[in-house]
Amino acid sequence: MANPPVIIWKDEVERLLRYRELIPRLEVALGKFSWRDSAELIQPVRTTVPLQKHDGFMGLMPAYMENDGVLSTKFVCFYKREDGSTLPATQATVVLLDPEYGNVKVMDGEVITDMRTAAVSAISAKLLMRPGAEVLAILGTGRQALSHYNVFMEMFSFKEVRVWKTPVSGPVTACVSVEEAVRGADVIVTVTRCTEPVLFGQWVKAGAHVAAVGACRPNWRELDDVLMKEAVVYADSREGAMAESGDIILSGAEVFAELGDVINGTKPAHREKTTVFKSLGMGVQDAVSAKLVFDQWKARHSQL
Ligand SMILES: NC(=O)C1=CN([C@@H]2O[C@H](COP(=O)(O)OP(=O)(O)OC[C@H]3O[C@@H](n4cnc5c(N)ncnc54)[C@H](O)[C@@H]3O)[C@@H](O)[C@H]2O)C=CC1
Ligand SMILES: O=C(O)C1=NCCCC1
Repeated sequence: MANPPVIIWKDEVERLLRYRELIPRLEVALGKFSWRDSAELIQPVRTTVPLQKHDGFMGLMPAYMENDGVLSTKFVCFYKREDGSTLPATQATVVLLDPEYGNVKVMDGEVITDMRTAAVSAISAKLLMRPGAEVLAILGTGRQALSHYNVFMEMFSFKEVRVWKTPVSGPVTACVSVEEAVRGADVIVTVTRCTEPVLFGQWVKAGAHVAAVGACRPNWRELDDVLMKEAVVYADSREGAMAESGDIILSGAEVFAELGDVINGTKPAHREKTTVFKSLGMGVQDAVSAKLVFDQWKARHSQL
């Protein structure tokens, strides 16, 4: 049955999406993904189209969860911006489809991208940081830095939060160098647009957990070889990491496990060791976020 398309704008997505509802759904989706059961979940590695003239890429990120009736794709453009550029690194739109009829709901993908990425990093910290972690360092000050700050504050109680280079509003310590921000930190989040290593293993405390979110092309880096080789490396998707992560491909580091493997109990969480979670982003993370937004939207609109 053909239904007219629904459009959900950014301010509404912002009102409807909440970490407390999003995080459990993402954990279930990460676990389902790692079982590799195509009757449950299909999600190919994203297709990227280079936008050479603009120093960027368009990514197409489909996912289908048959038993949950969730079908979606995100269109995301991301750019290799110069430091200091005021233009955003990413722009995104999510299309949620009815799997039976193909009817579409189109929604802003900025808030979904910011929140689901930060939520998955927070899940990685929940699983992999050492007990009693006190100091969080965030490298980067863009949109992802803010969403990571928000969800880490909601989920954990760090004694100190350090930010490089300028502070997010709130009780944080602004640091003038990466070294100052990360020395002694228990958890480090890298959310920069840099394409060369910015975080060096020699500064990272043994046993720290690093959630590495930027550097999503095979020749872009955020972390150096020392850190990549010393750490136990986890990823959201093994295939995604092998295809897209410069930190993994160029360092020759092995992906030990996916977060979903840890959630499923098929691989251990090495909390006692230095760990890196390499985040590339997955279509299924957008799919469950978009479904949550649409379900909330429908519930509100049926009451009007
Ligand atoms: N893994 C995932 O699922 C996702 C990853 N990303 C990536 O996360 C990163 C941050 O994204 P946004 O916060 O949206 O970007 P943004 O443009 O809002 O902020 C980027 C930050 O990086 C800093 N920066 C830029 N060039 C730098 C350099 N050479 N050295 C150090 N810092 C530099 C900027 O000052 C800014 O603080 C990007 O690399 C983006 O591609 C974004 C969305 C999802
Ligand atoms: O998963 C995403 O969304 C993105 N990942 C890497 C960079 C752009 C957006």
